[in-house]
Amino acid sequence: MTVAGKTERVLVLNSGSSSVKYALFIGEERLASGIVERIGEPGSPVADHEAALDIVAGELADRNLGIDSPELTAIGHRVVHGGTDFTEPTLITDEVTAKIEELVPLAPLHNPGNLAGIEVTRRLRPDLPQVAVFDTAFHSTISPAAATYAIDRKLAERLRIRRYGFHGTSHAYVSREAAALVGRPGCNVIVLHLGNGASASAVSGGRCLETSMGMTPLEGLVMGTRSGDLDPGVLLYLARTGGMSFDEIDTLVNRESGMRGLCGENDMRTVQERLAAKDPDAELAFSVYCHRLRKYVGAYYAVLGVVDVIAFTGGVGENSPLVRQTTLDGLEALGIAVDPERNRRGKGVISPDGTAVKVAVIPTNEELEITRQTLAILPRTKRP
Ligand SMILES: Nc1ncnc2c1ncn2[C@@H]1O[C@H](COP(=O)(O)OP(=O)(O)O)[C@@H](O)[C@H]1O
Ligand SMILES: CC(=O)OP(=O)(O)O
Ligand SMILES: [Mg+2]
Repeated sequence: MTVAGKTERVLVLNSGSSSVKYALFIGEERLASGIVERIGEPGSPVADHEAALDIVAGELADRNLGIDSPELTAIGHRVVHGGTDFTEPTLITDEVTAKIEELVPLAPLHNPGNLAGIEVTRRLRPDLPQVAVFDTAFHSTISPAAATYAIDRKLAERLRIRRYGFHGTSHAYVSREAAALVGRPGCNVIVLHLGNGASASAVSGGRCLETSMGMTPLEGLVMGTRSGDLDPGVLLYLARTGGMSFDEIDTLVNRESGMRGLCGENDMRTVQERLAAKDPDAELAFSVYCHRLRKYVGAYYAVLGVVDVIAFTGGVGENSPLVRQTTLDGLEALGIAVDPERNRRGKGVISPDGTAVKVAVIPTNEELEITRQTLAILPRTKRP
């Protein structure tokens, strides 16, 4: 990608709850990337996001690709919660950061880290355009029927309680790749983004119709440390009868639940090793994980009416043949099947030839998508 004959260089920062991922692109080519993990965890040498960003800046400088480089065109930031204010990539100003700050209560694990990244790079490079790309943006097209919780409407409006959805840059990128795979931009896709956080989406002709995360990134699928769907009555019971405080319940459902809560382990690789040794806790955890996922596949089949592609992505989706096989087992009557050999290879189409639904493994690339969206708004903004 060039503007005025110059190849664009974009630095992408993906600050998460406990990690910072970065990538430097020249056009669409990834020049360098890395990750700083375990921020703020006990015993970790990385105390907070500022410390993590220092490490990122150091790693880039070591490769002569420093944040101070005059060749840098822009910096793109992943921001998890954009509320209803932000449905497009947005040039960052003081007003924009103030609004992202206002949204912290809706994504307490994520937005503070995103803001820390923005503050550091704006201080270092006040001359550069910096763009926020929101996880929620791709899901802003879901209908009121899908976005509305069945609670008092006035209260919900006052407190901005509705379903927003997350991992939007991944769902956008992967659903577009899925459409390219079948050569039909108008097709219907179910995307299963299975990382540490996990979410599903139903996409028709590039428009998102449904997604499994809600007001916060806690609803939906079973995740590494998050419960996903839970009867809201459980939370009331924990407070009233279990004697737990709100903070304790928050920690329980966000950090001590999901796979970790069920079997003490949030890394799917280790869960699978324990499965092979017939560990009963790992067996239950794995079956709960795949059962929940299967329920969402069925639900989104009904939302879409016709499904052309089911796309697996994220660390688990891209690397676990066992999750893919177990989740979709026995769905031949719906036109869904997994070819064992293709599934083991785990690249591109993994369904047998001739089935109605193509099942595919499509690696996500949130950083490339953020680069594209960052560059897409630059011509409309004032450049240095
Ligand atoms: N070979 C593998 N088999 C099963 N799971 C894997 C494999 N490789 C990575 N994973 C899982 O991917 C998850 C991390 O996914 P990733 O998309 O990188 O997460 P995030 O971006 O949310 O931090 C971990 O739970 C890890 O166990
Ligand atoms: C929104 C969300 O859950 O993100 P992550 O998977 O990076 O935690
Ligand atoms: Mg991720």
